[in-house]
Amino acid sequence: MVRLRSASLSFGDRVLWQNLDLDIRKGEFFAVLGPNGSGKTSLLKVLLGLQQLDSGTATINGAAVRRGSRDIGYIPQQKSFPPETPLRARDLVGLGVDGHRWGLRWRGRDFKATVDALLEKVGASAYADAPVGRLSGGEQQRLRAAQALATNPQVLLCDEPLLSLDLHHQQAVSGLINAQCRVNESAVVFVTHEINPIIDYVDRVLYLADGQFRIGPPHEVMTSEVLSELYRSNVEVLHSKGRIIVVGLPDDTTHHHAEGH
Ligand SMILES: Nc1ncnc2c1ncn2[C@@H]1O[C@H](COP(=O)(O)OP(=O)(O)OP(=O)(O)O)[C@@H](O)[C@H]1O
Repeated sequence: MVRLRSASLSFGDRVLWQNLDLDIRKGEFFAVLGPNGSGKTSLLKVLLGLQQLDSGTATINGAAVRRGSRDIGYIPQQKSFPPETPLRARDLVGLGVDGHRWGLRWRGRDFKATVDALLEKVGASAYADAPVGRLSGGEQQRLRAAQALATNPQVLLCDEPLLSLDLHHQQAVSGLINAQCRVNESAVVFVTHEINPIIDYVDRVLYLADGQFRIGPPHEVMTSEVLSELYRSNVEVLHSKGRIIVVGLPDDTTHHHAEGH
């Protein structure tokens, strides 16, 4: 479904990753972890056709990545809507449902029912008619998740989708993304600083740090040995009640495993 071959990306003399080979299959929940600036968002941008690789190839369903593909759903990293944005919460979700239909608009009872069901799934029914610019960061984020899911995408790219959500809504949104993966067999690429809220869902992890990377199931990648090698420093990974706690990360990495829920 998603394929990278010998993919490399650098900015100036900063190498984000090089010779990255990756296949993400249909129905796979794939997490991308790493400290600030390690290239997680840049990887999503490559898949969105918004960032060119320095070398190598990126394909989705066998075709070169391109902008504006309807096969891809995207939950962007959180940015607030300006207060005066002239959209209600339900309009934003509705754009996901019919944003691709030019001209004739399908806006009957089915449309409303679809939007209402999505709003309900992310716990946004109570503010369905509120202007989006007046909503809190977490409330806006839940709408973005609903909008991306509305398209039933074959590939769902999520950039820190749980940021600023309370625990209850983290569970609701991560559960919905997992359902999209398992029931509709979307390939999910989930960028996060914190693996614990999705630890039960993740099939494989790509861990990026300092121009290096490792790919594998969480129990193979999230180990003291692998992370110490990636960070070139003594890092310890502890397991407690099904959670992973990383201690001893270098001071210059702003990483939050130890603060997980
Ligand atoms: N278009 C660009 N031109 C120059 N540098 C860039 C560009 N895009 C990204 N970078 C740099 O590449 C590095 C990786 O950025 P990226 O946003 O991919 O990191 P990230 O892993 O998503 O970080 P964070 O956890 O902070 O979101 C950063 O140092 C960033 O400044």
